[in-house]
Amino acid sequence: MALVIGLMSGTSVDGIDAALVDLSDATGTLAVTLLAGATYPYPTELRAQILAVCGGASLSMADLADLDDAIAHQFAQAAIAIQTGHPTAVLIGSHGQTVYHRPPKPRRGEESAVGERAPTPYPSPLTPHSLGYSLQLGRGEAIANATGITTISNFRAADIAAGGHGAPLVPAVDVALLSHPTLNRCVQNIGGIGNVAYLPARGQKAMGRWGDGMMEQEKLTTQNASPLPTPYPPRPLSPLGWDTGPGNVLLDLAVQTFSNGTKTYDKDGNWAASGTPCEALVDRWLQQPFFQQQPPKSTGRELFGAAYLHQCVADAEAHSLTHADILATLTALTVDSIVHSYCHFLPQLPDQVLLCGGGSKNLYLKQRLQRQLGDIPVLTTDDVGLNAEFKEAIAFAVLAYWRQQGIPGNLPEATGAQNPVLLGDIHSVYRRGA
Ligand SMILES: Nc1ncnc2c1ncn2[C@@H]1O[C@H](COP(=O)(O)OP(=O)(O)OP(=O)(O)O)[C@@H](O)[C@H]1O
Ligand SMILES: CC(=O)N[C@H]1[C@@H]2OC[C@@H](O2)[C@@H](O)[C@@H]1O[C@H](C)C(=O)O
Repeated sequence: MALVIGLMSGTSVDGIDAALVDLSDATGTLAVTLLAGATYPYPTELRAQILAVCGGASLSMADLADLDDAIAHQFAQAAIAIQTGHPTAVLIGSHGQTVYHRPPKPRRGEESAVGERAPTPYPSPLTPHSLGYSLQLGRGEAIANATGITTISNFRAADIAAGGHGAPLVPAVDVALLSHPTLNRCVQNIGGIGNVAYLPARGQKAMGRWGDGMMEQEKLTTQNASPLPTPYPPRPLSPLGWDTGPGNVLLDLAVQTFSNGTKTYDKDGNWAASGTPCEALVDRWLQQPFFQQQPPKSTGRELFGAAYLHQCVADAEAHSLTHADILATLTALTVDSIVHSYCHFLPQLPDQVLLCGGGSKNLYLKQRLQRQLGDIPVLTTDDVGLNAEFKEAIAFAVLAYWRQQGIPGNLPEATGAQNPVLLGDIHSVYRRGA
């Protein structure tokens, strides 16, 4: 058993999620008990700075260094606070704060869209300029020093160096914690950005990785009497994952704009629920390249940010939509982009969808998702015993534990990396005489 802290701040930049967990794998099966979970909001000024940088504001090297350490300080404080009333943790896994994310460039001839075969994740030699880049601030050395606890950080870099997107990483942990013996599950995170982990039932034989030619046409029939179209193209029966597109990021930006800064998000989706979505606009937006692109794929505020929202609002105004209608339409984009990707990129539709992340509390969004998925039950990970609010923080505790044990943490089917790699840089703490 090991007490480990996971720290995460996501694309919503709403604060640092901290989870103190008890990890054990004595029986060869990973078991996680959440002892404490809390969100520590960023100071207003720091959050504004982070959002400005995410939005493309330029920064001097000196300011970058200050921002890095201001974030590290907040993460260290979160790690100290979450241990209150508990024994000291032995390890911290700190994701840090993403301020920039650039997916790898598809190599020539490897671009693919809906209906085409996805590129193999084992491509020919990589050229440096084709690699992705992802920057998380809040340096691990400073967190280790401030807490006195060995800290693992910079989780995305090794996967990116191996040709991957460096994201999404959590699906690997979902496989370990949420796979079901007989049910095919989708775990759908709806944070700032949405991402999915597809977990085939453990009883089904894994068929290998993307593009190895093993397709099972007969598996295409959905097990549910669902009105959804049959997914195409067929895929091997292995776990998968990808970013589905915007989660709450466009909604949050729109709410801030429409409320003149008095609101940061639409609680329970009530404002959106008072409007009507423009289905024609959603269908048009879904034709955009990101939604059509085959996995592996990742995205961030670089694509789905203020400029993107600006275009959406301009499109909506051309349809004379009210603010409430625009929020309803953006909610529909989030939901329909999720369903669209299941229909096109999964080997078969899931038997269950488990939601997590802040968007799982948006009742209006959840209702539409349930309607679009027909008789596929939409639950939350809470319903199966894994805290939906702190799941990402828990995942970084697990990834840190795996790194320390020398276990690769990435799922190449989800990130597109050439091979499994050890994720994260270890910052040990030297104790005199220890
Ligand atoms: N009660 C609620 N009703 C509606 N939306 C909510 C509610 N609670 C949280 N949210 C939404 O969830 C967002 C935060 O979600 P979360 O903390 O999962 O994002 P994140 O971890 O920053 O993002 P990512 O997973 O992309 O890294 C808020 O910005 C808000 O839009
Ligand atoms: C670069 C980056 O921080 N990506 C986040 C973001 O937020 C959701 C989605 O985009 C996901 O790919 C990823 O986070 C989660 C924790 C992941 O890696 O699984």
